[in-house]
This record gives sequence, structure tokens and C-alpha cells, in this order.
Amino acid sequence: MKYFEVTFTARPCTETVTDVLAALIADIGFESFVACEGGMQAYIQQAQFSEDALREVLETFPLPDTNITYTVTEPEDKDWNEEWEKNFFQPIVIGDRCVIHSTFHTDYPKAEYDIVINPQMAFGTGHHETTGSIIAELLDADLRGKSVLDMGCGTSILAILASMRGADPVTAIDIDDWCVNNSRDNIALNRIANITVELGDASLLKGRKPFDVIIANINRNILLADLPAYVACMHEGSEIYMSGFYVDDIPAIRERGESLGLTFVHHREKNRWAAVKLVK
Ligand SMILES: C[S@@+](CC[C@H](N)C(=O)[O-])C[C@H]1O[C@@H](n2cnc3c(N)ncnc32)[C@H](O)[C@@H]1O
Repeated sequence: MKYFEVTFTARPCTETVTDVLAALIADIGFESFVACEGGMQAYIQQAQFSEDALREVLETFPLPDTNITYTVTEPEDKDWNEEWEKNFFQPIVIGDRCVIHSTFHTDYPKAEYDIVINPQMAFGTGHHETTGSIIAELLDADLRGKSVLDMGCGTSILAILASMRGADPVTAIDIDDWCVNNSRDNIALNRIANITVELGDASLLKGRKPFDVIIANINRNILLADLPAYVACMHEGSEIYMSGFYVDDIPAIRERGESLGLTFVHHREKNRWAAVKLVK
């Protein structure tokens, strides 16, 4: 998966400015944000990048007397295992019950669910708020014998946990071939036999049998666009867990779901990132 790294310089550079900027550019496809001297660096898949959309965000930036400039570079492909080992991928425990670590970790806490992830370049180590919130939902959900679809599976961390929690069968789909390959590696590492991984997007769902549970941690715009295709694969009582957007986006996601016949159940939030549960 190829990314652009966009470095923003903001004047003044306050937390409010960078928070608002991150929220606005998340809506046009940016996926991760790192504070830096004088502003912020943000990453976006090259296929999703629209310079016109970015210019519009900056030209209509809602905070007065704020000037934001940017530069775009293409970060070199890295060995993310090595980077994360060196920098920040430490084992993480979620909800006291689920530990996520990599093959290079030797000392990590024991937990009821032990997931091994070698992330390479795919999103999904459990460290992001959105992944953590959906993991917490899956730990609360009764998944035994239920068919589960994980849309935007990344490393397949959520599909793997669903399978460990008794879901069967599990389908994991991602639009990115790197994620599909990485998912297959992680599924094998965790010795899971009932997850099928597919390359594609919501168009793959046409004509499929309904799933009991759907998980989709992607982003606001893709969820709003693809929700009708997801709902077409739900029966009465099916549950859908969605994340990848901010708390401010909940009304839009909720309204879209309700217009398609779903009922809003609840939400979780962490550092302004949201996760929602709806049922059909
Ligand atoms: C935020 S990551 C989530 C990864 C993982 N599920 C997790 O929770 O950590 C979103 C993933 O969705 C994938 N994606 C983006 N657009 C998609 C689409 N339209 N359909 C399916 N997957 C998509 C990306 O390649 C990425 O792996």
C-alpha cells in the first residue's frame, strides 16, 4: 500500500488547530496523524489523495486568523515490523482480557485471548483507539456460532478475535492487497482455520447470504457510502459495529443507519474517536 506523507505547518500552532485539522482531513481520507514541530504530519493512501479536496479544507478552515501550509512527500517503504519494534509497537492488553503482541515480543502479559500480529504495513495492532474500541465491543458480544464479516480487515486482528470468541464462519475483506496478504499470515500465525480473506470492497457483498455480525472500522465517508451494501447483508437481529470516525460524526452515521432500517444501540469513545453498535 503506497502512502503520501503530508506535513502541515500551522500558524498559530495550537492543539485546537491541529485537532480541527485532523478531524477535517480524516473526512477526506487521511488515516493517521502525528504531531510535529510547528504542526502535524498526516498519512493518506495515494489512491485516496485529492489535492483539490485538501485545498478546499484549508481554504474553508473554520478557525479565524489561522494559516496552514503543507508539503507532500512519498515516504519510503519501510519494514514496519522493525520500525514498530524499535519505536512503539509494545504488547497491549485490552479490557484485561485480550493481549496483542508480535512474534518479536518475548515478554508480554498473559490474557484469556492471545493474538499474535506481525503488522508489516497493514493497519491493526490494537493500539489505535478505533481498533481498541471494537475489540472491547467484541469482548462483550456473544459471537458463538455466529457468522461474522470484518470489512476493512487490515491485519485481520478483529476477525481473529471474533473467531477466538467462537464466531464461525468469519469473512475478512480489504481493498488493499498488502492487507490481504498480511491477514493470511496473521491468521496462520494464530492457527485459525475458519477465516476466509478476500480482496475487494463492498461490491463483493452483492447477493451474499446475510451475516449475523458485521464489523467495519474504515472511515466516515466509506461507511456512509457503503452502509447500504452492508445492510443488504444483514437479517433481522444482525448487529453492526462501526468505527474509524470521530464522535462528531456519530449523528451522520446514526442517521444513515436509521434511514436504512437499523436501530442505534450505543457508542464508545476514546480520544474523540468513536465506535457505534446498531442492530437491524
Ligand atoms: C482503519 S483500518 C482498520 C484495520 C483493522 N480492521 C482494525 O480495526 O485495526 C481500515 C482498513 O480498511 C481498508 N479499506 C479502505 N477502504 C476500504 C473499502 N472501501 N472496502 C474495504 N476495505 C477498505 C484499508 O485498506 C484498511 O486496511
